[in-house]
Amino acid sequence: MSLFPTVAAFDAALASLPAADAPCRAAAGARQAQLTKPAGSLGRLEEIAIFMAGWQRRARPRVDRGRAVIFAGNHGVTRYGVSAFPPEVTAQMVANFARGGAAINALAGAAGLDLRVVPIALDQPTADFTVEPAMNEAECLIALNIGAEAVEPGLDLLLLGEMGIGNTTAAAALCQRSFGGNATDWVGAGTGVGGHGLEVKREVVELAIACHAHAPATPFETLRRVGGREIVAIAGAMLAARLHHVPVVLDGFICGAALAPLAAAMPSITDHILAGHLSAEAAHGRLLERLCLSPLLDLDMRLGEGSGGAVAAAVIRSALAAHDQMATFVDAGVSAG
Ligand SMILES: Cc1cc2ncn([C@H]3O[C@H](COP(=O)(O)O)[C@@H](O)[C@H]3O)c2cc1C
Ligand SMILES: O=C(O)c1cccnc1
Repeated sequence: MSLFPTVAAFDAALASLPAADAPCRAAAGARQAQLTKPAGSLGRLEEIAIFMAGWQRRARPRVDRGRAVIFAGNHGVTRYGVSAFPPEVTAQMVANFARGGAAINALAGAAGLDLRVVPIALDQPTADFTVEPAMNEAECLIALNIGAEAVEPGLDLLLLGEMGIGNTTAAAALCQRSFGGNATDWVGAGTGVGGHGLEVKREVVELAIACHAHAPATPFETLRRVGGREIVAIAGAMLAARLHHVPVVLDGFICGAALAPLAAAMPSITDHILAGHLSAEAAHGRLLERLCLSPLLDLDMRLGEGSGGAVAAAVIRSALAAHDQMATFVDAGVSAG
């Protein structure tokens, strides 16, 4: 039985989001106050430990079962030349992931995350969303459920990532439909388009917004009309993770854009989510502000695949190591301030 058999089931899940466990958060906060350091001196590492405690419902959270899931999909709008690379690269990179040769293989390994790659109908690019919805309702529901199925209850941490040539264009359209503004606010270089290519990309996004302007502004319709299969799967995985109390770390602009339609309708959807990093993609900072998320890292990365989130997962591990392994003032016989 799929988690989201109907659009109504998806809407209902978004409307009744579980909260973090308050006693576990309080216990983790109390422990942080007793560890041998000046209060607050581990900065965001302390917040991360408390965040993880609340979602894992454990005063001493851990990352024994950490998973990275990379969804891949193809995009009809690549016909306009919106990417610096051809659409074949999506499937070629999926093969590279399988051989272990991509950045995410190395970085997920370094962060101790189990890596799963989920290609979705790569031989069926989404429709050209400047003239019609990218997906029909059934296709969009299938992608949502593929995302949801990648999330097992009991995971300690879920990293979400994507591969899909052309998907920064879909991401920009999702942001604009969710948060307003114009294409200049949301369109960036992606894989490295500039000059005339960038103008074309902006025009494609403006055409998409105009084409769907009269459609209902619901999360499902926005995902279906201007999203892509891998992006919709990320949205489904984020919502499933929330239902299973699995904390999520996000990668860059595209992952954040998958969250945008959900957050525009239900801002508290971001409560179980950490933004792994600030991508060098121009609009990512603006998007994170709208999502009320503050990135853990800023390393000038703009790759995707989950790469920035994987580096952040290593930071999350550090936060939990300090939380779990440090002595308290009493145990160590250190005078408290
Ligand atoms: C070799 C290669 C590996 C990648 N890994 C992630 N992306 C990134 O680039 C794409 C988005 O940029 P655009 O919208 O400009 O196509 C996505 O696949 C994203 O994950 C890659 C792109 C390339 C070329
Ligand atoms: O921020 C990202 O995730 C990103 C930026 C450019 C290209 N691909 C991905």
